[in-house]
Amino acid sequence: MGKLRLGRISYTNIWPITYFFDEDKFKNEVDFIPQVPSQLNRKMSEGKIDIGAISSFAYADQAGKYVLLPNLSVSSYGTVGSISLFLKTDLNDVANKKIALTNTSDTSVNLLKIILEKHIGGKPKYIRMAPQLDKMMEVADAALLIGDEALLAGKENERTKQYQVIDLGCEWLKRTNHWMTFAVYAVRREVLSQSPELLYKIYNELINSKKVGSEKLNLIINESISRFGGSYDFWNQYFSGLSYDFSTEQIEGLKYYYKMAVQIGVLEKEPEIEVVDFDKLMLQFTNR
Ligand SMILES: C=C(O[C@@H]1C=C(C(=O)O)C=C[C@H]1O)C(=O)O
Repeated sequence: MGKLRLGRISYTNIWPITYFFDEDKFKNEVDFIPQVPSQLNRKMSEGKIDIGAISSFAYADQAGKYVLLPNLSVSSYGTVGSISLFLKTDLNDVANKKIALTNTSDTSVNLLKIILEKHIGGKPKYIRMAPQLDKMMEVADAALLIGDEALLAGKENERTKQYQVIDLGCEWLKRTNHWMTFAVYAVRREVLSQSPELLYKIYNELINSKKVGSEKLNLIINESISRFGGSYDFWNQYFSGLSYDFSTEQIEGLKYYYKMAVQIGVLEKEPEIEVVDFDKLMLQFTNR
């Protein structure tokens, strides 16, 4: 087998997992592919990426093809800060109007559909667009942005107060009392048998990078300030509002999201949440 191809979300939200990942250690074995989530999802489904972060929706959509890596996700219990619906009027009103959806997301796009269609009973028209708030608002009554585009547009909107803003993590918590998992780490099933040792090495590096990331969050915050501006408190609050774990409560929230996604018809069937058991995998590997 050639090099493994590892996808990395090109948004700041993932830095607490990836910032201290030592790519040099893997330069002969791994190609790194930074992309927005929807591109990662597509490339993984086309077999052009083997492992990495994808939208949690994409895992369900490709049911059975991938297995999840333990203890890694991008999740929140309430406010996310970067999954934002900008609105010209209030939520109940736009629920039957026209909504522009960023073409970089798959999880949040369907989360918004669940909230609008299932919880509010609306039936809006959707249009998928590049994430440019001005252009989106020229043709729609509300616009969904995620990641850095949501952060930057949010910052600008703080100044202009042009639109109402709804944080979808907050809205989801209010309506369901659940956690929401936006991204998961997945691996194509065949990699488990083809490259178990390399997979384990990558996994350990990710877990180590996440540990150092939480210990040295100040360095990640400083890098965010120098790239995007904003205050230390702003970034500290942003990263502290995100959870990078994948335990019982995140999994429960995700299962509920999948259930709702099936109910509104955007997902065919609720997937089984299958997580790699590295102890078992390494035992099989050393025994063969
Ligand atoms: C928290 C975020 O979650 C992201 C949202 C995703 C989606 O909607 O498909 C995918 C990956 C996550 O990185 C964000 O983009 O700000």
